[in-house]
Amino acid sequence: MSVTKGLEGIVATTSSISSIIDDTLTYVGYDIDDLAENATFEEVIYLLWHRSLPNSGELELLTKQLAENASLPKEVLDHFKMYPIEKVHPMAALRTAISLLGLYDEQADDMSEDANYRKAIRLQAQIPTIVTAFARVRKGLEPVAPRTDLSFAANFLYMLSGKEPTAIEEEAFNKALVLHADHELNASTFTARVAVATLSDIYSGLTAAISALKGPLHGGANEAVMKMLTEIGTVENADSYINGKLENKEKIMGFGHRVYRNGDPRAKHLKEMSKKLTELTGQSKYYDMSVKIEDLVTSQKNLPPNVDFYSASVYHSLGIDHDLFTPIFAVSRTSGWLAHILEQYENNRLIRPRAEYIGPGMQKYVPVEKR
Ligand SMILES: CC(=O)SCCNC(=O)CCNC(=O)[C@H](O)C(C)(C)COP(=O)(O)OP(=O)(O)OC[C@H]1O[C@@H](n2cnc3c(N)ncnc32)[C@H](O)[C@@H]1OP(=O)(O)O
Ligand SMILES: O=C([O-])CC(=O)C(=O)O
Repeated sequence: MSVTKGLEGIVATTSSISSIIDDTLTYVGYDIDDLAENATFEEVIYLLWHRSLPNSGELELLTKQLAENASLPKEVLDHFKMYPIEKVHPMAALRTAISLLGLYDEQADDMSEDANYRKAIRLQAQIPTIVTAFARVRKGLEPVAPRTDLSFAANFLYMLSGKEPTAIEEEAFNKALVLHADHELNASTFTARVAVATLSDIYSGLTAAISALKGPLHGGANEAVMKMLTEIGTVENADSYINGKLENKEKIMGFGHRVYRNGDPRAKHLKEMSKKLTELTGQSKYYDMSVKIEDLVTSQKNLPPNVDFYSASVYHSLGIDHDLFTPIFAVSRTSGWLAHILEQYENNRLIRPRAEYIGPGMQKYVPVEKR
């Protein structure tokens, strides 16, 4: 047996959802640069789930279905109040809430294609409500009910703050959602596919995916980037902070990637937004610090920033609490997870690799009193 640590380079499935070839990311053949500039997140959800862009009727129907399904069962909202709410990380709360939602869905174990599609709509619609309601309840605020007349992006920001976002805030958030929606067989998507390849239900797949996204080597990196920016504090401090970390062989969050070698194509869009939004909100120091860090890490380690690096200053300048950055990633990636879960069900085979055993050789059982 030969072992490929971290499954690097192993092709584990075929998929028609997204691809990364020669550092170019496409969703169903559409370049991410094209989608980031032009598409709404609702269009991207449809694209990932149906493998074609919607016509206006199809888009209208999906938008309506998402709006109509955004409310949560009262039991899920009440449950938040039972958590040790000041201490709970919102990703842990989200992981639990998605699992809990499954308990209130009578179709949770209905594996028909129609029922699974209806569940996908419900989950995509409800996840922003969960994240924003939790964010408010923990501050002693009432959740804000979703509105049917706002876009997915605007509705999220509205439910979070209680205020309608400005056009530029909505545009930036929509772009961030589009950029995070899918990414081939990343760790959380692979996790979702492994879970549902046992023919377990969608809620189990999504709960597993959220668990995998939470870690700082994956989605959790965006919050870790913000922690680093906060610790550095000023552009002048960046040199010594970064050099100190690199000398200690510590990783710089938001840099490096398993698949991209010459840079993550999503990062430039987030960098541009970070510049615009930090200037607009009088917080340019976060952009300037980020650029300085990028210069240091690329020149010394030849590691370009990934999607998580500039998304941190983008979300910060939208006034979002730092521990909500990874849940926001999950809100967007749910569209990709669900596409992959449905694709896995369509052409399923149990996912079960092997391990090379490196433990002791054959041993003989010895009764406890003789050990
Ligand atoms: C949405 C996303 O998930 S994007 C990724 C988000 N994660 C991060 O930003 C965390 C920081 N980055 C990393 O930890 C890694 O680059 C990963 C996890 C993204 C990719 O990891 P891998 O492909 O397994 O690379 P691995 O961790 O083995 O690193 C290879 C080498 O590059 C170095 N390296 C990789 N990333 C970094 C980094 N961010 N800072 C400093 N050095 C790094 C490693 O120390 C290692 O060096 P060595 O060969 O001298 O030991
Ligand atoms: O693909 C990966 O390994 C991680 C990543 O960038 C993502 O999930 O967006």
